[in-house]
Amino acid sequence: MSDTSFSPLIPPIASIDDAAFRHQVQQLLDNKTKPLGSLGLLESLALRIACILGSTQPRLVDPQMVVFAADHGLVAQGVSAYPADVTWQMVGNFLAGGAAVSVLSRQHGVALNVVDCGVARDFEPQADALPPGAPRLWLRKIAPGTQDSSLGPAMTMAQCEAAIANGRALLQALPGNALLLGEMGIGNTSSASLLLARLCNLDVETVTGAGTGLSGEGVARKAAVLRRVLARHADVQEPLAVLAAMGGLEVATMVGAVLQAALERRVIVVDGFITSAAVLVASRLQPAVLERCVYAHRSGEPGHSHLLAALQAQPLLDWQLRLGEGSGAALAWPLLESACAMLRDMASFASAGVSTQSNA
Ligand SMILES: Cc1cc2ncn([C@H]3O[C@H](COP(=O)(O)O)[C@@H](O)[C@H]3O)c2cc1C
Ligand SMILES: O=C(O)c1cccnc1
Repeated sequence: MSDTSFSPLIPPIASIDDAAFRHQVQQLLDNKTKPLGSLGLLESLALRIACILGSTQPRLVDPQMVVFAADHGLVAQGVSAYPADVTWQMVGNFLAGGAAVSVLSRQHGVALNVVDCGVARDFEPQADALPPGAPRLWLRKIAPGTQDSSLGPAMTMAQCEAAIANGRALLQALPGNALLLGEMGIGNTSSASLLLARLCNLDVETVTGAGTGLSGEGVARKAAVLRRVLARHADVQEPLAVLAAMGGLEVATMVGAVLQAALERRVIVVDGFITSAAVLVASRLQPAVLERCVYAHRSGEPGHSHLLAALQAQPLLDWQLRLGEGSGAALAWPLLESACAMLRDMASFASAGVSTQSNA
């Protein structure tokens, strides 16, 4: 293989931090016709998006919601309130337009993509030509679900790498400059808790929650299972190996998508607990991915607050959402559009002839 055709699985991602550019955008914001800083976090959001897109006139185009779906062998240990078949059934619901993420994406003109990364049951391929705005199904199944991580690794390293490569290739095939992350996989709050506990060295009990709605007793049983999984993989510390041992096929595919989106300087809109866990893994592989992320909300799943703290993330909403799918990312989307419109279209004191005098 020649040097030019060599493409590493994990692409090097350079920092886009540029103090001079940041200063230039901050000056534009400060000169808008409003008291200094009075649009609060909308200004921080505009600054972040401007820096990601490298534009003082940022415009979000062709936003893509991608819902990564897969099943989890660990579900056999009773870690979810719902049966695994719900993963497959919900993918049908996403495509039929009836799920929360379907409704909210449609409302905001965000294209909906659903990826079978490893669902236990199969889907019929879609027709090549779809009606405008119809959700697209991508068949990228690595295996019909992971193995039970309480008994051995969830996936082989080869499967994990293939999933990452799928995520990267998928992003290369999608248009636009914004990626909204979503996921569906019964059992995947367990994977997210395991990744967080191991990569951030946190006690598993503090990062384990009810997921789809376990009782207090159910959560205690889930934490005991997760403790056994962590003990089973006690010597696994390196991020890719942790992902393969305790992650999910949808999480691994998402890691690839996040890396590729970051490489292309797309705005990455992170949803809840599981999507944040994928960003955590990606950031351990390439820390500069974090510069490209916007965090939609703080999930009601207790581990998410620990995860957001580890990522030094300030979420836009705190609405006790605990659904996943990408529902929080879709809900927060208009805030990103408002931030861009404000920076692009608001008049400056000079252009509007408004006095900058302040008696403070
Ligand atoms: C009907 C239904 C729709 C969902 N949409 C997202 N999730 C969410 O719940 C799952 C994770 O929770 P746990 O780890 O407890 O299984 C994921 O599929 C997640 O996206 C759903 C769950 C259900 C039951
Ligand atoms: O925060 C999330 O993403 C979440 C929480 C519970 C269940 N599914 C997803």
